[in-house]
Amino acid sequence: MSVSPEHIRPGLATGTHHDDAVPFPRIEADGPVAHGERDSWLVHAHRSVRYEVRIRDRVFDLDHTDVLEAGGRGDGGSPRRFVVVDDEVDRVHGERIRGYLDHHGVDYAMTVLAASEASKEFDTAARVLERLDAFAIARRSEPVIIIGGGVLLDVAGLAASLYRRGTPFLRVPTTLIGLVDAGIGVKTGVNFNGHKNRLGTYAPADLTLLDRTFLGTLDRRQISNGLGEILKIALIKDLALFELLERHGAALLDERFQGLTPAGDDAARTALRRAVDGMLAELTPNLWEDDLERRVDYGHTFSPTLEMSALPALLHGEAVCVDMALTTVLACRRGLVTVAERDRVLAIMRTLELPCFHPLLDSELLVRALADTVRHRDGRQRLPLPLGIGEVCFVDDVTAEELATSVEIQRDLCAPALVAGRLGRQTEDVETSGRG
Ligand SMILES: NC(=O)c1ccc[n+]([C@@H]2O[C@H](COP(=O)([O-])OP(=O)(O)OC[C@H]3O[C@@H](n4cnc5c(N)ncnc54)[C@H](O)[C@@H]3O)[C@@H](O)[C@H]2O)c1
Ligand SMILES: O=C(CO)[C@@H](O)[C@H](O)[C@H](O)[C@H](O)COP(=O)(O)O
Ligand SMILES: [Co+2]
Repeated sequence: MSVSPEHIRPGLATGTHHDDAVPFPRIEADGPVAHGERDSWLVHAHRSVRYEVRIRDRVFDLDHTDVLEAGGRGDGGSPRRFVVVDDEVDRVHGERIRGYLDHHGVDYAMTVLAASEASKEFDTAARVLERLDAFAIARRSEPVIIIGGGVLLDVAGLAASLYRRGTPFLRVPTTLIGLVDAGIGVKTGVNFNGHKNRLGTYAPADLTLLDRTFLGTLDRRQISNGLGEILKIALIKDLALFELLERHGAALLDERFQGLTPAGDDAARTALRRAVDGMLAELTPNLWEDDLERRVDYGHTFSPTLEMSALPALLHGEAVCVDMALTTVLACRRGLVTVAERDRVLAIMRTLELPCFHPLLDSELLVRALADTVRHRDGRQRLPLPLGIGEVCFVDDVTAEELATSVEIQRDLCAPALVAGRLGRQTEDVETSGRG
C-alpha cells in the first residue's frame, strides 16, 4: 500500500510524545474513508531509544551515586533493587557491593549466578526470572542492577527484557569483553539448541557504568580474551588503535588496564575510549540489525560454531581471533591484504596472547559454520573481510575450496606457535592434529 502524506491521519491515538519531529502513534489509511468503513489499518509508531554508557571508576565507592541515580524510592522511602551478580564477582567484590547497598539504605534482593558459556542457557534466565518475580519490583521505577561479565549481562539482560515484557535495567560490566562489547550494545541472549546466542532480545540498559577497576581482579587470559574484541574494532576501522595495541598491548596485559605506569595508564584509557567509541559508532545507526551487513560481525562468521564445538576450551574472544586469523589469511590470498599486513596482524595476535589457530578448525567445520551463518544473515554470506588494516569489505562468494586452502595456510603459519606451547592452553581439551 502506498500512502501519500495527505492520506495520513496523525495523532489518532494518544501516548507519550517521545520524538518532537514525528506525530505518533499514527494510523495510516489507504485513502479517505468514512469512520467505521475501513478494513485495513497500518499502525505506525515510533519510540526513540536513549541510553547512556558512562566511564566511571570505582562505582561502588560509598560517595559515588551513579548506580542508584536511575529509578525512584519505594513506599518506605528507600530504593528497592533486584541485583544480579556473577559468582566470581561476588566472591571478590561482593562484600564491597553489599556494603554500598546497605550504606545507601537500599532494600534489595541479590541473586548470585555462576555464569559460564556452558550455563548460558534459557534455564539460567528462567531462574533469574523466578527470583525477580518473587521480589516483585515496580515495573518502571526499580531498575534491575546487573553486575558481571558478558555471559551474566546477556542472561540477566534477557531476563529483565522478558519480565512483564520489559523492565528497566542498569549494567556494571566486570570483564574486558563486558566493558567494550557486551555491556554497551542492546543485545541480550542465551545459547540454544547447540547454537550461540540463538535466543535473545534487543533491549538497551538505561545506563552502563564502565568501571575498569574491576579488571584488576581478572585472570590474564580474560584480559587477553577482551583484547580480541578490541583488536576486532581496530582491524575493521581504527588503524591508530591497532598501532596502540602494537606498542602497548603487552603492557595492557601486564597491567590489566589498571594504569600501573603512566604510559600503561594512558594506553588503557585510550584503548577503552577508542574501542567503545568505535563500537557505538557502528551499532547506533543499525541498533536492531535491520541491515545484516555489519562490520562488527567481523570475526563472528566461523567463530560461533568453533566456540560452541570447542566449549569450554576456547573463550569468546579467542574464537573470534581464530576466525580473524583465518579471514586475514583468506583476504591475503585475494590480494586484499598484503603479506606484510597479514604477518603484522598475526604478530599482534601473539603479542596479545591470543590463539590464531585451533585444531578443530578444518574444512568440514568451516563449511558447516558458514552455512549456519548464511542462515543467520538471511541467505547471503555478507562476510566481512579485511582490506589492509583498519578497513573491511563484504563478499558473498567464498567457496569450500578457498576455505580449505586458507585453513591449511593458517595452520602452517600459526600451528608452530601452538606446538611450541606459547598458545598451548587453548588446545588442552582437544586432540591435537598431526600437522604443524
Ligand atoms: N550482547 C552482546 O552484544 C555481546 C557482545 C560480546 C560478547 N557477548 C557475550 O559475552 C560472553 C563472553 O563474556 P566474558 O568474556 O565477559 O565472559 P564471562 O562472562 O564468562 O566472564 C569470564 C569469567 O570472568 C569471571 N569474572 C567476571 N568479572 C570478574 C572480575 N571482575 N574479576 C574476576 N573474575 C571475574 C566470571 O566469573 C567468568 O568466570 C559471550 O557469551 C559472548 O557471546 C555478548
Ligand atoms: O559477540 C558479539 C555479540 O554476542 C559481538 O562481538 C558482535 O559484534 C556481534 O554482535 C556478533 O557478530 C553477532 O552476534 P549474534 O547475531 O550471533 O548474536
Ligand atoms: Co563478539
